[in-house]
Amino acid sequence: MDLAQSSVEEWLDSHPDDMQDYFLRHADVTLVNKWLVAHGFNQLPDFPAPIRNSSLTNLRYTYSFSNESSNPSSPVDTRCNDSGFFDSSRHQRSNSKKHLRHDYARSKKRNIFRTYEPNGGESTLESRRNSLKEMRQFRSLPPTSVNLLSMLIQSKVRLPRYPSKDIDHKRELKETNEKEFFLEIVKDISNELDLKSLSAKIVANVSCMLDADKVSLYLIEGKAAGKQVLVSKIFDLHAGTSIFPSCTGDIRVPWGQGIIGHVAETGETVNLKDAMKDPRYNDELGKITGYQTETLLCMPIRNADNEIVGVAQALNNNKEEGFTQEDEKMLATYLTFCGIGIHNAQIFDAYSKEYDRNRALLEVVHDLFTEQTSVDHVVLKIMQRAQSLLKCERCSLLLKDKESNSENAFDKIFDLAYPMKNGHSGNSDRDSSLRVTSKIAELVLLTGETINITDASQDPRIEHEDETVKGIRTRSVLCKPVRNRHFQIIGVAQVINRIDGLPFDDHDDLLFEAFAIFCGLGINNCQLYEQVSLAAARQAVALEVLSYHASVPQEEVLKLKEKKLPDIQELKIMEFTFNDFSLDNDQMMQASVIMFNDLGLSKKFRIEYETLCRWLLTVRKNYRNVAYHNWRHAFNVCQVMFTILKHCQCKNYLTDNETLALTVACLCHDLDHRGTNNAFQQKSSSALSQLYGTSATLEHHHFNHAIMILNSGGTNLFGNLGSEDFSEVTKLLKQAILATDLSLHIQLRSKFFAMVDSGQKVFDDRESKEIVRSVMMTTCDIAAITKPWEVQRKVSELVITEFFDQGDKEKHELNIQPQACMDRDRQDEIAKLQLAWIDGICLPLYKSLVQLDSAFQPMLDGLLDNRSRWERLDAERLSKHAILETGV
Ligand SMILES: Nc1nc2c(ncn2[C@@H]2O[C@H](COP(=O)(O)O)[C@@H](O)[C@H]2O)c(=O)[nH]1
Ligand SMILES: [Zn+2]
Repeated sequence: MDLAQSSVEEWLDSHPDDMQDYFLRHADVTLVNKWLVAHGFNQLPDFPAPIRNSSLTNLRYTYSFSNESSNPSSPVDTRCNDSGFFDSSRHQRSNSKKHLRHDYARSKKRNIFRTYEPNGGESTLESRRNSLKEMRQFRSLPPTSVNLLSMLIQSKVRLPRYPSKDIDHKRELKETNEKEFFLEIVKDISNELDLKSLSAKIVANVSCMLDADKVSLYLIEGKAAGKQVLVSKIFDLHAGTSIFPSCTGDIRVPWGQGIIGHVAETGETVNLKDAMKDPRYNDELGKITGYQTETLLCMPIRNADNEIVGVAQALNNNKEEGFTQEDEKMLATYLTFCGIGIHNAQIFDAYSKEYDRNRALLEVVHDLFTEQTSVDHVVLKIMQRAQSLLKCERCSLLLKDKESNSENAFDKIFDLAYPMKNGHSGNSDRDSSLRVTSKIAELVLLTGETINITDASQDPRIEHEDETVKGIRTRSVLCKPVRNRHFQIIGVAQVINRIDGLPFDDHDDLLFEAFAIFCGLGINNCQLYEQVSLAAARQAVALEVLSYHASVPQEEVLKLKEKKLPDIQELKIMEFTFNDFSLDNDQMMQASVIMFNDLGLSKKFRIEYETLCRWLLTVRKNYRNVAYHNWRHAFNVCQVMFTILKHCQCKNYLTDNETLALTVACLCHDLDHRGTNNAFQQKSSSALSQLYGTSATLEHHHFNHAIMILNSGGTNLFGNLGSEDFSEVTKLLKQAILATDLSLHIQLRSKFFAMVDSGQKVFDDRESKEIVRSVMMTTCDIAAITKPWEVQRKVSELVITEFFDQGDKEKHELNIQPQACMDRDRQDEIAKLQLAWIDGICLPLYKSLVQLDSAFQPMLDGLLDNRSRWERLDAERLSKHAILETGV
C-alpha cells in the first residue's frame, strides 16, 4: 500500500496514543537522545550529551530558561535553537486543529519522557509503559498546566530524579573538577519539589562546598499574613552526614533576631571570623550543646524575583582566614539556584496543600450527598475530616438546646479527640475538655462571632481550673457558629490545639468556616430528610386506611356478580330520553355491566366478570355524597355515551380501545368530586390546586383517582390488555377525562364547529378523532339539559344546590362574593342563568352535532324543549318582578 506521507502524518496526528506506543516499543536510546536534543532538553544522563558543557557559563545558560518559566524542572515551554538561543517563535501555538493535536500529542510525549527514572527499580521501558498507562487515564484532560499540576500532585507523573551522588563522591569531584562538582550539586536540587528533601540537599551540598562543619537553612514563613518568621528546615547538619535527617521539630527564629534574623531582614551577607564576638550572635544552642562557633558565613537566599525566601548559615570551616571572598562568591552563585528551587518547591507545596484542602472539601460535599439519613453520621464524618485536615487535637460540635430555657445551652455534643494522644484516646477527658472551653462556645452561640484564641494560657475566658485534669492543656481554640439554611445559629463548632503547636491561622479559619457551613447544611439535610420520611410514613398509613375504606367488601362483589342481569330493554338505557332517576343503586350497577357487555368490551378485553363487578362497585364507592357530582351523574353520563355509541355514526370511526376508554372515562370522569369547581380550588389554594396546578385541576385528580382504582387489588379492568393497548387506553382515558373541563371544551369547540361546517363527515386523522372524542365527552357530561323536562328540572336543581353550597363557602370561608349562579341570594334568577347556559354552551354544541349526524336530533329536540320551558319561567319571573316593581 503506497501511503502518502501526509496521510501517515495525519493518521499519526489523530492517534497520538498509538504513535506513542509505537515510539515506546521501537525507539532506542540514540533516537530518544536525538529527540531530546532537537527539542532543547538535556540528554539522558547515562549518555554524555553534546549540548551539555561542563563550563559554569554554559551550565548557567542551560538552566537560565528555568528562570523564565517558573519551574526549573519543566523546560516545557522553551526551546533552544541551533545557535543556542531560545526561539520563542517556534513555540507559538497555532489555533488550527492540526496544531492543537500536535501540541496535545507533544505534551503527552514530553510528560512520558519526563517520567524517566534512570536508577529506578523498574526497567526503563516498564517505567515508561506504566507512565503511559497513567497518562492515559487523563487522556480526557486537555494538557493545561493546571491538569499537569494536578497529575503531578497526584503523583501520576514522576519527575526525573537524579540520584544524589554521595558526599564522598562530591568531595572528590570538588577536588578534581570543581566545575563538574558545581554541575553535580545544581543538578542535585534542580528537580526536587519536596521542600524537606530539597532543604536537606542544599544543606549537605553547601556544607561540602564550603568545607563547613555545620550548615543550617532557614526559610521565611508567614510573609503573606505579615507575620514573618524564620523556620529552620534543616538545622545544624554536620558536613559528614550522608543521610537526610528525619524531621525534628522546626526551630523558629523571630523576625530580625540574631544574625540569621539580621540577614533575612537586611539582605546583607555576614561573614565573621569569630562569631562569638559579634553581639548579634545567639549562642543558646552552643551553651546547651557545648559547640564552639568560630567562623560563620550567613547569606540570604533570593528567588527569581529577588525576594528573600530564606537564609543559609555555614559554621566553622576550620580555616585560619575563615570563609573567603571566593567562598562567598561560590555560595552566592549556588544560592541563586537554591532560591529558584525553594521558590518552586514552595509553590508546589502550596498547590499540594490547596489541592488536599479542596479534595477534602469535595469529600465533605460527597459525604453530604451520600449520607443524609442521620445527623450523627453526617456530623461525625464532617468532624473527622475537619480534624484530619486541620490537624488538631480535638474537634467538637455542640448543638443548641431547642428548649433554650434549659440550664445547658447545648443539648447534643459531638466530640472527637485526636486518636492517639499520649498513647491513648483523649475521649475519657471529654467532659473536662469541653468544660475548659464552655464559656467560649456559649459566647459564640450568643454573639454569632468567631473566636480564635491564639494563646489560651493568657485568656481569662478559658476555665483553667478544669485543665488540672490529666492530659488537658489548651493552647489554642478556634470556635465558630453553625447555622441552618435560614441563617439561624443551631450550634457551635470548635477545634482545639493544632498538633504542630502553632495557633490556628487565617487559613485554618477559612477552612473551618467551610466545615461549619457544611455541618449546618448536613444537619439541615438530615432534618429535612427526617421530616420527609415522617411525612411519607404518615401518608402511607393514611393511604392504607383510606384504601381500606375505599375498597369494596367481597360480599358486595359476589352479590352483584351472582345477581341475574335484567333485560337491556327493561332498563331503557339505550334511549336519549332515559330518565336519570329511574334506576336505583343496584340497577345502575347492573346497567353498567350490561353496557360493558353490550358494547363487546368485556369479551374483547377479556375483562373477568368479578373484576368488572368489583371495579364498578369501587368506582361508585369513590364518588362522594354531594348533590350533583355523584355516582348517579357519572352513570347518567355513561348512559348517554352508550346511547350515542348505539345510535350515532361516530361508533363506526372508533376503535375498540377508544370505545373502552370513553366508557371508562364517563364512569370515572368526576371521581372524588367535592362539590366545588376548579375556580374554587384555586381561590381556596386547596391541596388539589397545589398538587395539580390551576389548569384542569379537578379533572387531573379524577384521572389520577381512576388510575389508583385500576391499580388497587382486583380492580384492574385493563389487566388483560397487551402493553401497547394498555398504554394507548390509558392515554385515551386521560384525554377523555381532561376533556370534561368546560374551559378546555370552550377552547376546542370552534375547531369542531369548523370541521362540521366544512362538511367533513369522516374523522379518521389523529387530531380530528381526538377533537370528536373530546366533544363526545362534553356532549354526555352536560346531556341533562337535553333530557325530558322533569329530569332536566330535577338535575338543574341538584346542580344549583351544589353551586349555592360553593357560593356559601366562598362568602363565609373565603370572604369573597360568588358568581351570580352560585349566589343563593339570587335564586330567582335561575331560569335566566339556565338560558344563558343553554345559549352559551349547550345549543351551539347540540346544533353542530345534529349537523354532523341527524341521530343527535332527539338531544337537540329535548334541549330546545327545555329552553322554551326556562324561557317561560324567566318570563314569568320578569312579569312577577314587573308587578312587584310597578304594583300593576
Ligand atoms: N349553569 C349550568 N351549568 C351546568 C349545568 N349542568 C352542568 N353544568 C356545568 O357543566 C359542568 C360539567 O362538567 P362536570 O364534569 O363537572 O360535570 C359542571 O361542572 C357545571 O359547571 C346546568 O344545568 N346549568
Ligand atoms: Zn360531570
